[in-house]
Amino acid sequence: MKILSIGECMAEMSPQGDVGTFQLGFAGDTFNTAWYLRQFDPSADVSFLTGLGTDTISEQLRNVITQAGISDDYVLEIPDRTIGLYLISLENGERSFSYWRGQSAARCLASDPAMLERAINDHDLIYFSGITLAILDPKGRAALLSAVRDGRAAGKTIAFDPNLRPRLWESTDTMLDVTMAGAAVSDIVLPSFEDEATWFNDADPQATAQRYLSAGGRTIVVKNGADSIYFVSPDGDGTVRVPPISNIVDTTAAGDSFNAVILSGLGGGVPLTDSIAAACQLSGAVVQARGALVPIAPSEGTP
Ligand SMILES: O=C(O)C(=O)C[C@H](O)[C@H](O)CO
Repeated sequence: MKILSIGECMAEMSPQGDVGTFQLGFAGDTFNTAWYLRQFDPSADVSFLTGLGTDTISEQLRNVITQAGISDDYVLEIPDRTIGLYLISLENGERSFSYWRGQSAARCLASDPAMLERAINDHDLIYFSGITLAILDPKGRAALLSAVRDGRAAGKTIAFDPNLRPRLWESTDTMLDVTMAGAAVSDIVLPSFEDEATWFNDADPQATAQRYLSAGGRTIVVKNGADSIYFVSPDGDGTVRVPPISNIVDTTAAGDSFNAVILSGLGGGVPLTDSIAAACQLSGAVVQARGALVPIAPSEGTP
């Protein structure tokens, strides 16, 4: 199964032990998932579609992409732009983000519809997120949604994480509308209940799943922090308990790493409950280290 992940990767400043000390890395939700896909399954065939500049930091990021074994065949070069930057702030292990990404090259990732179409045609599973949609202008959003819709009609499997980030959107209403439009072109939706409850007023994870099913999704897995995960698929619904973690230092990329294991399982025909259990194991390891991309020993990531 060839997987295409579409979105933005930024320079990441991740706080280290001493106040004022940061580690420079690279991260962004859909890239994190691509990276964890390769960590979890080193034979995974993964491409990342984004926009990069041609400056030194863009070149460094391109090297990170290719050194992770992720194809950069669908990276668009935007010579007069560079990559975005974000900084992680931590409070008791829970993260929040500050961004400098208003003019990032990734904002142009949907500016070549023919390239989008080629990329989608060349893969079996297409993954994108609410952040991917948020960084695009209305024309880019329409181009991406239309390319993904066509891909689905042609038999591609589409996976979407709403990843609600209100600060990236021009208004809450636009965020809610475009998020539902993203779900409407997707087979698999991977939301996080806390965000969904805040912005869509869902009473419980079942309500979140029902809303995305009604939009057109077929399999919905509702992440819920340390609480049980609710899923619904064509084979039925259920909950999976999340093993307790005592040493949470940074929750950045917990959901992204979780998604990677779910996507990986789709190719191998792994039962969804087994994939969810393995996804919890990987995200449980990720939150015990700082930064988005945490190298994981194979035994921590395999079911
Ligand atoms: O918030 C974003 O846009 C990011 O991609 C930063 C983080 O890596 C990501 O949110 C973690 O899920």
